[in-house]
Amino acid sequence: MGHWDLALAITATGPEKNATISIRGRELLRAQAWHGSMARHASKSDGAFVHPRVGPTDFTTGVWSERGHRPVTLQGVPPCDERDQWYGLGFGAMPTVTHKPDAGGQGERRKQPINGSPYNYSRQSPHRTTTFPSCSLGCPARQALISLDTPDAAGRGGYISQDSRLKSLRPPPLFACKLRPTHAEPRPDLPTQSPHPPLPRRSMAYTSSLHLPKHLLLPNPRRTSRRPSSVSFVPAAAANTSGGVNGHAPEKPTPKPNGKKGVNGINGVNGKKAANGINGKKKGVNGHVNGHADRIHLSVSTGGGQDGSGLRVAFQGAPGAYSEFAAKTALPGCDTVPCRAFADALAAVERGGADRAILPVESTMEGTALRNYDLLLRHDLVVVQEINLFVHYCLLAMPGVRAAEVRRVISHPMALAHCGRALARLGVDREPVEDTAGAVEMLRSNRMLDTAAIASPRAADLYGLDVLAHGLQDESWNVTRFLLLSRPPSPVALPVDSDAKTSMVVAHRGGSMMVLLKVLSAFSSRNINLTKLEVINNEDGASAAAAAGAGGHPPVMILDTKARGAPTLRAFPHVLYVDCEGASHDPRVREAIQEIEKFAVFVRVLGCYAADSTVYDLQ
Ligand SMILES: O=C(O)C(=O)Cc1ccccc1
Repeated sequence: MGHWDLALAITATGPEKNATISIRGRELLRAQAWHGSMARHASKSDGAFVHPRVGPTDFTTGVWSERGHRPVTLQGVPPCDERDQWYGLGFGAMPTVTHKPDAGGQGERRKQPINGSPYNYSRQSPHRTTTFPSCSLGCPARQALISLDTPDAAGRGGYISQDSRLKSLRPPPLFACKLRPTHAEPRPDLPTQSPHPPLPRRSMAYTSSLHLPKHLLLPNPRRTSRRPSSVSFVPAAAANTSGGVNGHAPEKPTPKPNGKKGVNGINGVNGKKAANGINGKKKGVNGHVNGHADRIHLSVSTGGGQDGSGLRVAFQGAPGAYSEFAAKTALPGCDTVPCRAFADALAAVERGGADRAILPVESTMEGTALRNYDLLLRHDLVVVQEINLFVHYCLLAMPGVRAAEVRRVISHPMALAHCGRALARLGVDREPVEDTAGAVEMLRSNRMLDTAAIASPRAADLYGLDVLAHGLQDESWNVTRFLLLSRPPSPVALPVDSDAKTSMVVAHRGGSMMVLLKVLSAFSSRNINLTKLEVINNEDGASAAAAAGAGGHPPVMILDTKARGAPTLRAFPHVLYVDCEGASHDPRVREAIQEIEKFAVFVRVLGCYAADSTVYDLQ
């Protein structure tokens, strides 16, 4: 077996059988996966060290060699009790370095704290090793961790790993390290030609914001039984009723009910907080949720009130779209402005037609929404808030239409993708339209009787459609992360010591794993966690057109907002999307960025905002 340059281990804590992981880029050529019981492992090395080379006697080992960026799928991992089963995955530029027979042996391992954490152990190694702790794999049921292993002259390298179970006092980042399908190219399961008459073009005549009837704004809290224990999960109604939410109003920390933490050391959620909650329970919003003891007090200086009143938030879609709910969750008092396309929403903010835009950028089921991320990079806007929304899909049809009569289903491409298996079972055609609520509105205004739409239960109420099926998504845990964007300078002021995140994009020359290693090292050496890392290696600009035809990707276009003269759009084939913990003006983060700037071609900080791992539920 050879030597891995970069290893990633994922602790699987959920009951799902398969994990699909893909990586875009040519530098990461091979993946190896293994899985085994953490309990069994623990008896060998106290549970804090995971090493694939311990050998097949200890672990069920499978190797998947993939070239290109096809997904690596771990099949048939048996269902497991919470926190018992783990997967490991290594990516590496193989096989330049050969592995000495005993290089990874147990005998060479030595407990050695890394980065001051008692939970990191490293095999003694003459070369510099770097730990990049605790990332998650787009799904809160799976916490991931990355270890770096820089080869020494003799070609030996040791894995460092960290058991993310032990990092229990903070919530695991929800969306990180997106080694998931990205679908920059058209998905094969979405038809290119429809046997149905073309869908009517929808006119965007909506002028007003979300004015839902009261009963729609006060949904029942979700059942809690299937929720992963490591994230807080808050019905949006709580957000809507709490007055100051999401850090937009000062809130006094409230002691936990019995002084105990929940599973994973995370504070109890779902109603164990301060007053004003629903169902007679206490409010679970932003008090001490997920171990975020003090909410950050954001000061909004663009004329908006504490709850966003007076602010116009542009979103893509018709009233009732998920994005609109996300906007209302972020800023309950805002006025929402429907736009035909995400690009229109962003342009509206740039031109002053709106104060904020809301953009879905990733989901637990699909990973990064690259098109939207690309949009973000093309505009001179800053990220000011993140919002995680649980997305529950329903199949909606005109009143009286039965499921058996449905021949075609229309919705936002992301919704169609998230419900792929259910739609295949139904044997219906799928057609993407601009947004979920727009699909519903289209059904109603055109009285389509052979077509159903995938949208939220609220959209059904709003437009008076029947719900044929609930929970259509292929995975029960389906969370979308939205970013709230503003014109620079950021209207949000964060204290240095606040629970913040900084998002950035790093462009580099490519051709080697070293840049990735150096970027990780810049953060790791300062004890800064990353909550997202996406590696994009696209074709160079000159061959972009040809490459696109051959399944390649055009370079990433990034607006250089600091270019001399005027902001300039620049093309970069090799890009990293990075979110780190900490405020951009935190000296550690600032130094890490300065270090990266020394070897990167280009770095742009996209924004600094309050870290919020709360998952809001709109059902
Ligand atoms: O179409 C919508 O309603 C949107 O807001 C976009 C979207 C679609 C699916 C999940 C999350 C956001």
